[in-house]
Amino acid sequence: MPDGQSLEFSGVTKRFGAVTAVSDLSARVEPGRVTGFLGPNGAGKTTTLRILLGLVRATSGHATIGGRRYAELGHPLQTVGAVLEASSFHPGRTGAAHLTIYAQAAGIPRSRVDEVLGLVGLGDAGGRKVGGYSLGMRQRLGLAYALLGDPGVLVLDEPSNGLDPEGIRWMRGFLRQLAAEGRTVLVSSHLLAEVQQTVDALLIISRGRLVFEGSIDDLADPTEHATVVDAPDREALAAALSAAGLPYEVLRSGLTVRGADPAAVGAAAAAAGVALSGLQRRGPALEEVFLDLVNGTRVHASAAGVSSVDAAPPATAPVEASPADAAAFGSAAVAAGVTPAAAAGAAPGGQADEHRDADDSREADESVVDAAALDAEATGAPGAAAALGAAAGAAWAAERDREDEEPVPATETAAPVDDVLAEPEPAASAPEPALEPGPGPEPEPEPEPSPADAAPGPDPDPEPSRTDSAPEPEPEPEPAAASELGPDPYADVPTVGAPVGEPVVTTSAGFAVASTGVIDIVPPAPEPAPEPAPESDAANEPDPPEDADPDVEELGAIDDELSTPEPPDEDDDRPWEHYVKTDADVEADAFFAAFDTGEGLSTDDDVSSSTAGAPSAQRPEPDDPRSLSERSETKRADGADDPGPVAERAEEPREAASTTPADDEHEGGRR
Ligand SMILES: Nc1ncnc2c1ncn2[C@@H]1O[C@H](COP(=O)(O)OP(=O)(O)OP(=O)(O)O)[C@@H](O)[C@H]1O
Repeated sequence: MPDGQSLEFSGVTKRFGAVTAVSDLSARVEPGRVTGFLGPNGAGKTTTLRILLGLVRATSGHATIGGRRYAELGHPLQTVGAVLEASSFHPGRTGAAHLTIYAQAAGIPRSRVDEVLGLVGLGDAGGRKVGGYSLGMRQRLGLAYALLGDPGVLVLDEPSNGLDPEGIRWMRGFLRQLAAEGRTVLVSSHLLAEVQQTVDALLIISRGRLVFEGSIDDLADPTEHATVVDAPDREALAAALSAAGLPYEVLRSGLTVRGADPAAVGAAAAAAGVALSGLQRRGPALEEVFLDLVNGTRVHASAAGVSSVDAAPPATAPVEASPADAAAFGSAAVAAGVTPAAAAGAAPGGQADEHRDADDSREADESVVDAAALDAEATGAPGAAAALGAAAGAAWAAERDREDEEPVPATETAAPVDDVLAEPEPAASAPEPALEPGPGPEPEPEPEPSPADAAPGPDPDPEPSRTDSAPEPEPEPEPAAASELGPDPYADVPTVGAPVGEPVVTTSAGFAVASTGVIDIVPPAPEPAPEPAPESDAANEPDPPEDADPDVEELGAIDDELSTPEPPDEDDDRPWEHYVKTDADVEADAFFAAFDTGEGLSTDDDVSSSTAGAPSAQRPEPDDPRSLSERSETKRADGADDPGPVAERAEEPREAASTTPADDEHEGGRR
């Protein structure tokens, strides 16, 4: 069983121009538990995870996995499995083909592909093209990818998005099982209700700052509890509470008495001879606490450096009657001459109706049970629990405001393929014109590069709002050869898919397969596109690495598999050939074509010489120094149709490779 590792964030800050996405974040994530990483949209969750996974360089501070930064991991895919996007797959390829390529790149046996497909419930769908997958199936495929290396650490960004209630329940159980095996499981979400029943620990951030670290039990203020009580004769009950000096509010589910425990409330009812139909302790409304924290109207001690991360065991259903509560209820019920079961049938009094609407929103947190449910609890049945299924429809596509993109060095503008591949299918009725090869439009003159990121100064706006008026656009740097750029500012980004000591797979197109699910395509060299290799052309098949794992299929075998024509669609998904291809699809095709033909494949143990595309990353397109995605951006600027998410979602570059040693600035050269 793989060992879980502690994750540590130490003073992590990340600025994108004027936007501070993450601000001095320090936190720890322990193995053997599921940790929820919560925050509203734009809080900085994804950026934090990207920093952890070496996809984004922190402005200051660092994040480690088992004490090492991602770049220092010897076997990344076997250490950390991560899913940051749900749709990072090529629609024209099968789920199994994707995993096979990733497994190939990481030296993982092919047999593991079927294993993980089975683990995530895609055993029967692995042979289908991803274009025909539902969103939930893509989520599962992402999880399968994360599990490929059997890692001890799982980092999952909003894994429940797109899952139906059954899928959510499955995912919840699956994550808990992984944690029970000793793995570290970090799961981001913007919905507390979505993770409430799954997580043992919580990190909550707002505007890039940590506002809570601890367990769900720590989140709730124990002094904020209330008791919900009801009776067939509500008027009598209300009078009894008033007589006992217990102020109450009338809710749909009964009368709520804040700050009083069920024993006191039950005693007051018993003293007045009022028969009860329900008596329940209600925990604080966690959603309210969560919102208060992220809105800044509540401050928790853990955010001030008092860590309570070790505090509590897994949180269970938020509200359960304690034995004492049940006893109190019992005595009150007996005193009132009714049994819980009999009381359960009592209809709520008319008073409730006038409060029904105003009270609806509270119901989710109340978990009020009636006498029958209380009875069930006494026999061990679980109490009422918030339905995570309610979260199923709550996923929404976060539309990110990327106007403040920081300038991207010209040599690092290759579009992340996972973003490229995530591009939604264009409408068939509006086909995008094929991108003409050769020279593109003239690049617009660009101002001098901003030194802001290279030498971060004082934060001009430590807590910017996403709705702030757009700052002045950052100037684009001049295109420059790598040698002119000086020290690689992203030197701490790993040579993904090329851990030290493992074979490196490269293609002529130049790519890097990240163990984080990211494939970076580097624009191909200006040679003509390779002809499809004749099936019998053994010369085109690369030699397998000498020290290849005998259980790992040879490259040629994989090539054969991948070049075998896809079987006729088992489902109704459109044949790939009928897709209207966007620029992104063309890039993706070029990438995968290298696997089909085998021409682009080579193995190389020498990281420095292969570096997954570093040299070709600097090779210009003929007569156009920009990549396809850059040209797409220009196309949009020119008013062309449908630039696609390449332009919209171009983020900080995910570096294909670095030939320089990992940046040891923070770690003191542990390698
Ligand atoms: N490459 C980038 N360039 C400019 N700003 C960015 C970039 N990436 C993230 N940001 C900004 O950083 C902030 C945090 O974004 P991030 O994606 O980390 O938030 P999040 O918590 O994951 O949000 P969500 O829940 O919506 O996914 C946002 O204001 C976002 O606009």
